[in-house]
Amino acid sequence: MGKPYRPKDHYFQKAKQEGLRARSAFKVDEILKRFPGSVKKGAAVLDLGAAPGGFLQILADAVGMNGRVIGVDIAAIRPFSQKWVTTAVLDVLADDFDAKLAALYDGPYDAVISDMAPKTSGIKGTDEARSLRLAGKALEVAATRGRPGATFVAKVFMGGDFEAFRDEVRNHFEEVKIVRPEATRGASMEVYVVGLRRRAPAPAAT
Ligand SMILES: C[S@@+](CC[C@H](N)C(=O)[O-])C[C@H]1O[C@@H](n2cnc3c(N)ncnc32)[C@H](O)[C@@H]1O
Repeated sequence: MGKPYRPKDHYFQKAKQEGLRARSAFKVDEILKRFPGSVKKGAAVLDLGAAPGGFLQILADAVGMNGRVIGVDIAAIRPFSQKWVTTAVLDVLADDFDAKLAALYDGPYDAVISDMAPKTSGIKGTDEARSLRLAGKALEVAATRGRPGATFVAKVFMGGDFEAFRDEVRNHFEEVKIVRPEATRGASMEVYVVGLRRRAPAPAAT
């Protein structure tokens, strides 16, 4: 049986003590530590589903002042004091998302990271499908705006078409890993699909 869900658990308290905006900060911190070099100093990183900004705090430190971090969410994100962090209210599923993202920062990105999660309905199949739709959009952004060699990380609820999604990530990245960070709540079905070293796109046929 999984660990019981305790809203004010160890990671919640630890996040509070360390001045982190969300306990999820520990998840991205663990992922970056597991894959050294996945986000380097000076990198340009896109964080999708970034509110309230826990991931952004870790990513801002990881890239440093010569990097860029762009964080977007349908919810507003309290501004960051670090000048290399830009945030905006954007819906990744909106028709004008790509244009609005390009207006914020035209890339290319060294990493595209998504912690997006849908509002859950309680209906397993529906929630899995919604989660995969968000992760699929994140993959599309990584495949179009990621640099060759770039990193991809996306949260997905296990189940449904998860395996098809993982295979799709394999088409674009040399190595694919499935990670369930320590800070993930016991009962949660979420995992992170990590794509390492984006393959260079095939040259267009002439
Ligand atoms: C688990 S939270 C992210 C927490 C964040 N990584 C942090 O560390 O603070 C998931 C986020 O996904 C966002 N989200 C859901 N659907 C979205 C969409 N269509 N476009 C952008 N963000 C979305 C939600 O608003 C929510 O803030």
